[in-house]
Amino acid sequence: MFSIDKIRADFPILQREVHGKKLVYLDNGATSQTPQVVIDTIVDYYSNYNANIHRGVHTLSQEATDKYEEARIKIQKHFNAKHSYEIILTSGTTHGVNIVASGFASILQEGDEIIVSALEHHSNIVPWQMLCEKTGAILKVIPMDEDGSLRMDLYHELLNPKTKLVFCNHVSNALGTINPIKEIIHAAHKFGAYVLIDGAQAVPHIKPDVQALDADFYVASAHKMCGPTGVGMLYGKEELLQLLPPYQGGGEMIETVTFEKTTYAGLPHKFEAGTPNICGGIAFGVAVDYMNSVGFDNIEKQENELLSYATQELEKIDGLKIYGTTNKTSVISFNLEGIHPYDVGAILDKLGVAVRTGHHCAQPIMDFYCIPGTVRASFSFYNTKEEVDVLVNAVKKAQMMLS
Ligand SMILES: Cc1ncc(COP(=O)(O)O)c(CNc2co[nH]c2=O)c1O
Repeated sequence: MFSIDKIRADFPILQREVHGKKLVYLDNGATSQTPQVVIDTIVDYYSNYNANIHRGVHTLSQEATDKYEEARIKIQKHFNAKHSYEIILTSGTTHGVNIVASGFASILQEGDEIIVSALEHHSNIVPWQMLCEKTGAILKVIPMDEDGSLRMDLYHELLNPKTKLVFCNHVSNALGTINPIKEIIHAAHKFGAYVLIDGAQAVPHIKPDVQALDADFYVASAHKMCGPTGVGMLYGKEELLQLLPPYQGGGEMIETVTFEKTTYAGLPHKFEAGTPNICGGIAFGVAVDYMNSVGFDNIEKQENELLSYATQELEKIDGLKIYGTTNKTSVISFNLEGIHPYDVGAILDKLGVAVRTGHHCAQPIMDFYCIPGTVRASFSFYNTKEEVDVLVNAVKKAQMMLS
């Protein structure tokens, strides 16, 4: 049974006040909050079994190794990967994208084509631009539409035998748009192109099944789904991860090292050079358990109720424009006519409401709408309708003060 009071009691930070006002945290698209069970896991690790992993002969190292590899299996099962070694633990989404982009630098040829969507976060644009500069590959863009959806008709026209890679986010961080990634993947595979899906904004709301999607690569960050910062995952089909060269050289990623030649470790350690974020990985596994204990059906129901209520109430405000009105997760990007989003965000902060303002590392989207940025309210399952009312009243107050 979903009890919002019980859920909110899991998050100590939600008791906070800012500027003497009760915190209303609506910046979940930037990072989600952390439940007590994840906090306790971090304290427990550093209090009781902090040790380096994989090669220690002593008890603490074995305990830490077991917990770390258990977390990998939890993540594998959550995303329904066929093998645990198809889950590379990274420092986050950006790291995962760069592992794949760097790997294809030795594979792409001049004139090959890469397709990205107009809705991407900079971390799923810049690495591919860097890859094109290195290889002479050509970057193509799936245009977006006024409602924040992708022009799928034009996507199908862009695909051709030269298309080698397609990159798209599962959910847009700036607008909340849920992209038709199954169609995107299926169409790309018809031309033999590989697809990387950026799941950073999907994983708080959706439980992706990478085998059902037939995604070649899928990346996400733990801090978007109640986990700690500095840890994330890259899923890759075994045969593709085998194809890519290591991303970084160092300890952990080797079999044997001589000055004449080094042989590399197998999966997943080939891509996990150096001491990993051991505690973060273990806590990521606990966050996965927590999200599943809440239940993604409950999460979807609660967040959709908040989204429709907030949309209904915000739309009553004259001079307020919402960007992104297509099928989306619980994100509302908006502006008040004649008022800079930063100024709105600053006033909301003074009133206890935490939102994000600016281009959200998605400048091409802002260019499309010819705006400097937006105010983005992003809701999570632990937010309430009462908090939506506080947001709406704060927006009205900001409009009055700034007009
Ligand atoms: C779609 C998307 N991709 C990649 C990233 C990068 O994730 P990281 O590697 O964990 O930093 C983000 C972070 N998005 C945001 C971070 O702050 N506000 C945001 O909207 C994102 O929303």
